[in-house]
Amino acid sequence: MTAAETTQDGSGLRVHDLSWSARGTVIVDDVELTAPAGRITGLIGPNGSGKTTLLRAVARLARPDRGAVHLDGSDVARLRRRELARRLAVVEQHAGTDLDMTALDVVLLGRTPYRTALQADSGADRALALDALARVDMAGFAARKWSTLSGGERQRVQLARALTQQPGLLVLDEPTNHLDVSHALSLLTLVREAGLTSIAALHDLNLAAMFCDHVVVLRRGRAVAAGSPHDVLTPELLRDVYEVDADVGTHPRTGRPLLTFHPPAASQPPAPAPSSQEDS
Ligand SMILES: Nc1ncnc2c1ncn2[C@@H]1O[C@H](COP(=O)(O)OP(=O)(O)OP(=O)(O)O)[C@@H](O)[C@H]1O
Repeated sequence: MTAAETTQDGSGLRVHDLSWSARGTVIVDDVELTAPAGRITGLIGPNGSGKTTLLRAVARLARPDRGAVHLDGSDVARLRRRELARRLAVVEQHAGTDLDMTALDVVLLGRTPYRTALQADSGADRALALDALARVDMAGFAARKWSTLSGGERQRVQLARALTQQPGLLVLDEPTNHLDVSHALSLLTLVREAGLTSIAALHDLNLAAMFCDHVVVLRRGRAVAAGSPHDVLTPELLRDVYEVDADVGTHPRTGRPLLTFHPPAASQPPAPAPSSQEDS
């Protein structure tokens, strides 16, 4: 099933002709994309291609010059703040670091759209937050000060906060950039299992191949390709967009594309010397 087919009923995320510019320079240029409901869409592209800016415009953190964003049929620009916060959660690349809050307090921020300013967190809110902390493998960190957490721990707490928000759409900007391989795999598995409509900017193309159902490629602010990982992650596209040579095989267990990159010929590292029993 293609992305267009899954969103014909208006479900999922649809971005129409979205543009954003800064001081006369166009950063996001007439982007049209769909993110199918309940699936992970990967947003890929070289540094500076506009991924963060596009995600910020989708989440209404940046006001586009023109264009529209529809989530499950609703125009995001017309939603009230509280309604938006119930329907859309964002995990940004650089979350604030000077908060004098515990990890649990940060996760409980996800419940803010569901209570009034004077209402305290309920037992149910705390249970949801503690469960989310456990799901991101941070159960033992509930009482830890946010400022003492490592980059990867913060990233996982931010995902727990986003899940506690119980949104329809999860917007993730480089969610794995601080994570070791094990936590990167488990975080994206968790996002997949959450079954939410998700859009994630990813630099690791093998993670995109492994976890995304739909991939959109940005280059200089324009969406230049979109489709399944098999359709999009071809040696030709990688050469064209990233200027790298790569072999694309098939992962023996997942059947997903498996990318192997080649350094430029001039900078090929020497092959490691074979180890010899006689040396020891
Ligand atoms: N407020 C701004 N004023 C001027 N230029 C900006 C502004 N915000 C972003 N840019 C520029 O827009 C381009 C796209 O930035 P953006 O952060 O969206 O790219 P990205 O694809 O997320 O990059 P990366 O992969 O390096 O994180 C960059 O060249 C950046 O310098």
